Amino acid sequence: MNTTVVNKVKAIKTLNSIAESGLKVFDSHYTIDNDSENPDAIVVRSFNMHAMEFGNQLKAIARAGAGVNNIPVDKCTEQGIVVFNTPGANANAVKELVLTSLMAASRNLFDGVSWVKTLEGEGAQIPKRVEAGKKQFVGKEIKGKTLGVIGLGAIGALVANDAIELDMDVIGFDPFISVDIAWKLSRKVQRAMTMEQLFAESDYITVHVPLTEDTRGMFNEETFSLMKDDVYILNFSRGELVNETDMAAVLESGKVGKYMTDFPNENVLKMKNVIPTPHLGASTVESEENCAIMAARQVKEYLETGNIKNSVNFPNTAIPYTGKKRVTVFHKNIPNMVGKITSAISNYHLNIADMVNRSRGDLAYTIIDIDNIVDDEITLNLEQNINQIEGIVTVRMI
Ligand SMILES: NC(=O)c1ccc[n+]([C@@H]2O[C@H](COP(=O)([O-])OP(=O)(O)OC[C@H]3O[C@@H](n4cnc5c(N)ncnc54)[C@H](O)[C@@H]3O)[C@@H](O)[C@H]2O)c1
Ligand SMILES: O=C(O)[C@H](O)COP(=O)(O)O
Repeated sequence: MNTTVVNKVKAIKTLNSIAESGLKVFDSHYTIDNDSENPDAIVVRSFNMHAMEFGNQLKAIARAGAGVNNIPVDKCTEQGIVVFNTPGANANAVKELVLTSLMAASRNLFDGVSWVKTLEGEGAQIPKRVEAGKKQFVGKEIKGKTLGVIGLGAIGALVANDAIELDMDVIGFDPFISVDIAWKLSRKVQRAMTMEQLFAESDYITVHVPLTEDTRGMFNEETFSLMKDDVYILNFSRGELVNETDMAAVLESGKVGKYMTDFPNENVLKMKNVIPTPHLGASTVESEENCAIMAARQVKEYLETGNIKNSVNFPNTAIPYTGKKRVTVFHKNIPNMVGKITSAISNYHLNIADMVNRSRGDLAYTIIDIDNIVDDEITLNLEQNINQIEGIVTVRMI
């Protein structure tokens, strides 16, 4: 490990409450400084970062969670800031809440509990009132019903597999499903060839896709019209996946029987038959710890070695730190960049011990380990020389 790196205390800023076990990953070479104007890295949950300006020291943002729609990812990419998330770290927590909500809504549990509480003060009459009143809350069983799962990623796949265990028929739609997830998915999960097919066949629909320009408003007047009457919809992904005006209308007409959403707002709370939860999907002790530890480890690894794991905007790139000095370079994905960087290094008669280059879209990332001891003056000069090459975004000497 390079000494100049570990000797400089790095500032980590948090924008939400981050589990202590995650913050402990940052050892004495780091300081958690939430007042810092120019931190080395930021750890965040749902805080909306779109209006933020970033200091010139900022190298990484880690989302302790899945969704990154609260982070200006394109702006970060332009500025050479790596954005990480923690894939799968909160998936079990969300799955458990989805299945809880599915069953609780089917059995009218929320309405039933609220009604029973209104009986307080009726003393000995309560048991009689309960027996007479329970008919208002007759529910339906999920066994044998069809659950449509849109998005078979970390969360959707867990929901699909467990719903099979609960004796539901499950149909899934995900045109971009990963090979890893496909291996883990129960063979009983049927594949919908189109979203329209899933809409037509499902008694319950649960959505587990990221919010992007492609998925925004995917639940709308047109798609509702393809669904069965009295379908129940669960949205533990993002509120903006649903057109709220259209949802209010189909809840009013009864086309949609119930809408369970983790993303309440003024419009949502006015809807009939809505079951709003306060963005609780990832809020378990276990999930908060998983996400915080994973986020912190990824940031630490990146700051100390330049290795990138689980980035949403840069290519995943990692090699063991084998040399005596490491050069990491973000650059445009154009011909001869690696050649120009290695020539700059060989101009100082330095020998390359190992290197890796990965690209993602228009950008690429190169890590080069140098086999020689490089003094501070050469380090600075080499950094400046590489920075002057056309197409370079950022350079770090570690
Ligand atoms: N309520 C909460 O607290 C909570 C917690 C975690 C995640 N989330 C939300 O859930 C989303 C999913 O989380 P995840 O961990 O499963 O993410 P993931 O990346 O593992 O899975 C997302 C899946 O959606 C698929 N997909 C993308 N576009 C699609 C489309 N148009 N149609 C069908 N499938 C599509 C992808 O191929 C991927 O398999 C997150 O992006 C986040 O917005 C909410
Ligand atoms: O995308 C996510 O991971 C969830 O929405 C969780 O958000 P939270 O970390 O703010 O609970």
